[in-house]
Amino acid sequence: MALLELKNVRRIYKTKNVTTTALKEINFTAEAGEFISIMGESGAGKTTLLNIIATLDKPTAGSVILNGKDISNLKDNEISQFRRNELGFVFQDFNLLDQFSNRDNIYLPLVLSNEDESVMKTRLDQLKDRLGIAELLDKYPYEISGGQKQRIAIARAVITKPSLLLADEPTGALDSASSEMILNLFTSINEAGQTVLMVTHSLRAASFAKRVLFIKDGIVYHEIYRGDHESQQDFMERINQAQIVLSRGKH
Ligand SMILES: Nc1ncnc2c1ncn2[C@@H]1O[C@H](COP(=O)(O)OP(=O)(O)OP(=O)(O)O)[C@@H](O)[C@H]1O
Repeated sequence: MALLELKNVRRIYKTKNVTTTALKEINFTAEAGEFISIMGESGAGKTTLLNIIATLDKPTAGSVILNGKDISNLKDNEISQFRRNELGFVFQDFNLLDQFSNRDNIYLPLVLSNEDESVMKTRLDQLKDRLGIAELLDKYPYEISGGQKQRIAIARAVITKPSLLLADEPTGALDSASSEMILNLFTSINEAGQTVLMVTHSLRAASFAKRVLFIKDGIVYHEIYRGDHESQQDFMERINQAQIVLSRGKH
């Protein structure tokens, strides 16, 4: 069984005079353990798609099945618990709370699930060296750099051991050295078995994934896989070529 399956997902936004088809008919499946990037031009519907998978938004039609459960039909009172148990989020702007220490920011989702403090501590101990955050835990978000904030946000996202890690432009606000560190972290988290779905505009970021989906005209227009022996540089060049071909097809 696939970890995630989207079937004919459609999302139409209706305002007073305008109807926008953000997603026409999205179909794809993700297996457990995959690292997938989603690319597409501005306005292609990437954030809409991620929000639907994140249960922050509902499709107009179609279904989203995660771990065998149709999440497009969850009741409101089931959604927040489901989100906390199954999903981890990393955003471009980190979304850390300045009034809490970095440690407490990381603990927050477990606190909300009433987890024992000993469990929180053990889980953080397992993560802190791998993420290079041991020295940052007693500081506050406003005392650390963007790259460091993103590492704290990643710790917060994975400490619940989510089935799926969702990232929306996680390197969008970072310089290239910090971006590289974050992308290497995603790679090692993925190699440890975590499934990752990342929206990005960056060719370099996308090339860390094993598979890239291109969204265009409201559908998954194209997808490419990294070859078993393909270098990251060659994969990046193929992503670039695919992007050029897709943008030429524009009306
Ligand atoms: N709340 C909303 N109400 C009406 N239209 C919306 C709303 N949110 C998004 N849209 C429209 O839906 C389409 C897809 O938007 P979305 O933000 O998903 O694109 P995107 O691919 O993430 O773009 P970007 O790369 O610029 O962030 C766009 O045409 C956008 O204007």
